[in-house]
Parts: sequence; structure tokens; C-alpha cells
Amino acid sequence: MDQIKLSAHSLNLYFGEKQILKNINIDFPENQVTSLIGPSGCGKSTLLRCFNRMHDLSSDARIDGAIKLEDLDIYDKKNSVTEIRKRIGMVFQKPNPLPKSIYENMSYALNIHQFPKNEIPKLIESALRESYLWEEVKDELKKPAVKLSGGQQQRLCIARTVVLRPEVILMDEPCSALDPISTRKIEELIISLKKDYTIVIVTHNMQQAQRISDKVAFMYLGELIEFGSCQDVFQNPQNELTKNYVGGHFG
Ligand SMILES: Nc1ncnc2c1ncn2[C@@H]1O[C@H](COP(=O)(O)OP(=O)(O)OP(=O)(O)O)[C@@H](O)[C@H]1O
Repeated sequence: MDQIKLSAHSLNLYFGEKQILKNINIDFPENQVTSLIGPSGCGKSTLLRCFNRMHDLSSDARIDGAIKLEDLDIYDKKNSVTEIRKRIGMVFQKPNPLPKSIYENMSYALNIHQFPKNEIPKLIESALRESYLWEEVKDELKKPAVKLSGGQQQRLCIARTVVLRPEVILMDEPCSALDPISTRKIEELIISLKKDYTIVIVTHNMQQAQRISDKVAFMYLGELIEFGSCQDVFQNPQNELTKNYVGGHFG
């Protein structure tokens, strides 16, 4: 039986009058990669952003239902967003390093969370190793992060998330700005990270979803249409819409 790490229960989201997410119920198993797939505009990124309260600052967003990290209610006002984002990290579509050195990119959140100063170098090395970047940057940690290649910048953004030891990592099309070789490296990285983290990723790339996912969720017009093992969703979809989408008939 899968151990459930993160879950949404009867989740609805509205932007103004418009309902974007419709009664989403989903369980993300621990130490697995789950891909959210579906045609453009179906609500994948909007759903992903619900999991670490990224809509909090959007005045026209209204959410009802519940999201739980194990037993923790993510939307319970007494839980701080900073603490939730430490436990549920996020990596965005475009690599977005701070305009600072590689080292400062890594130390920034550790300082905010008041990790002991003497532990910081070790934590940084370990997260950079875990993110397949250490060997490439160990001699130039003072270099501006923006001077790294796009793929290296994205691995740095992953390392910067990993350094806080989150439980869940959310990724919103993390390879869409990258070339095929950098994309492959990130895919290998995602597969290796799942032994320590639960990963939820939005992807448009069906080959990528098949290469990296344990579970796949297919969404359409704000609804979760089908959720199952990667093999089942791609080889034996139950719903006609899923069948057409994974068969490349629309999207
Ligand atoms: N801040 C916002 N205010 C109003 N509507 C929004 C906002 N953000 C997204 N939407 C709308 O919500 C719907 C879902 O968008 P979302 O970005 O989640 O889809 P998606 O499946 O991730 O699409 P894509 O694959 O193109 O990135 C779209 O109709 C979009 O226009």
C-alpha cells in the first residue's frame, strides 16, 4: 500500500466568478513522482500552486476544500506559509536564481530559517552533490549564478530547494526552457531525488511523463479525469478523454 504524503480533498478554486478547479480529490504517494498532465489551460499549474499556498497573494483567488501534508492542514491560518514552504518546496518553469553568487543562492534560505552558521557549508555541499551540480561548481562558488548555463541554473534552483530538506518538491514544467541534454540530466535528477522526497511535476511532454512518473494525473477543464500508475494511464486509460489525450489526438 502506498503511504500518502500530500492530498487534496474536495478542492475548488475560483478566480473571481470563474471556477478553475472543480472538486479535485487526489492522493500523492510518498517517495514517488506524480505527473500532472492535460491540455493547456486545464488547471495543472493552478492546482500545483495550491499545494504551497502560492495563491495567497492573489486577491481574486478563492479556495475551498482541504489540502493536507500528512495530517497538517495547509490552509489552517495558524500554520505559517514560510514553514509550509520549507516543507513543500517549489521549482519553477524558468530557472530563477537570485542575482547573487552560487553560494549565496544556496545560503539564502538557510539563513532565513536560522540554520546554525557552522553547518551551512556542509549542507550546501551536500545539496549541490545531491543535485548533480557540485563537481561543476565546487571551484567557483563565488561566481554569479546567472552566469551558469540554463540547465545548471535549474539544477541550482533544485539544489536550493533540496537544501532545506523539504518533504515535497513541486515542479512546474522545470525543463521547458532547457535543451534535450539538460532536460535528460534533470529527469535523471528527479528520479534520484524521489528516494528522499515526494515529487509532483507539471509537464506537457508525454515522453517525459512516461520516463519519470510513477503515477500520472490527467486533468481536463479543471477536473481530475483519471489518476493511476504511469503504465495504466498511458497503456490502458479508462476514460475516453484520457485515451484521446495520451494518444495525441488533442492538447
Ligand atoms: N491569476 C489568474 N487570474 C485569473 N485566471 C487565471 C489566473 N491564473 C490562471 N488563470 C486561468 O486559469 C486557467 C488554468 O490555468 P493554468 O495555468 O492552471 O493551466 P495549465 O493547465 O497549467 O496550462 P498550461 O499548460 O498552458 O500552463 C486558465 O483558464 C487561466 O487563464
